[in-house]
Amino acid sequence: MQQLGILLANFRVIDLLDIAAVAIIMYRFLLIVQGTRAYQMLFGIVALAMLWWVSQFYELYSLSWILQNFFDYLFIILIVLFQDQIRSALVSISSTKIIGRNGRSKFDQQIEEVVAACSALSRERTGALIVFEKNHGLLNYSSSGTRLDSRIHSDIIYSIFQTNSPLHDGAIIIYNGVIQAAGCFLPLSKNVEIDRHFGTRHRAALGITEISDAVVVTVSEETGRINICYNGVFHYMENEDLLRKYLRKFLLEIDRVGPVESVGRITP
Ligand SMILES: Nc1ncnc2c1ncn2[C@@H]1O[C@H](COP(=O)(O)OP(=O)(O)OP(=O)(O)O)[C@@H](O)[C@H]1O
Repeated sequence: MQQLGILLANFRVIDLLDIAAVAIIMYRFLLIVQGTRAYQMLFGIVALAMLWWVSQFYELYSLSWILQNFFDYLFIILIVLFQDQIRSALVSISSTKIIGRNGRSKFDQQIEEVVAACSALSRERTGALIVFEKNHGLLNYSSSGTRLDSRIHSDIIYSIFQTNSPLHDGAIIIYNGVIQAAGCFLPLSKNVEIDRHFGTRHRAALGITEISDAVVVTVSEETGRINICYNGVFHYMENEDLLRKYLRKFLLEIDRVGPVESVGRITP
């Protein structure tokens, strides 16, 4: 109690700012690593830390010595393990949230290309799965496909999903204004409440939006229907205009659209 009093007496406003800065950095880092392999590595490190604590408590000298040495170099180990995430975090600091006029028109351009591609694919009943990565890193999923680093153009997206294309199976992942990869394998939703008419394409769309903040567009091969899946909910896009508006809503977080038919509200 006395210690708490001393702590409070010495507490300065600058300390509050210090704590807030660390909290923001930690939060941004967790957002970026969530849904990636790095997240599992983070759990691994926490498990090792617990083991270290146990080894100290029960005086297991050898184990404790090994783990002590491991944790002495933790800072360097973290940089090596999370280099991709640290890189994306640094990039996202420079391009953070303040999406100005330029950023918006760039996004609008991407949206127009995706809308045009989806409309053509829908007319021809060609299936498609398009993922827009947002804050949650999807590196482990884009690395499951073929790396493209290609500009976003409706013709390119259209060609990828043609059944005779070697990349048509799986999803394309768009991030940072480029098609990062095609033919990516996404995690399937394990939710048993999903409409049983939904096949694996839609389950994959649902799966990725349950574990990340990605915005996913699906074109059904069977019906030609276009849906947007976001936060584990499908929204039926009846026409191009709605698709455009909803992509703007979820990607730019501009809310100028009214309610739309949600297909199968699924909460993880
Ligand atoms: N885990 C996955 N990750 C990415 N894409 C997948 C995954 N599973 C299936 N797909 C894609 O979905 C296609 C199969 O779709 P399927 O017909 O099973 O699903 P669906 O939801 O009924 O879609 P559709 O209405 O287009 O038929 C595969 O050819 C593949 O391109």
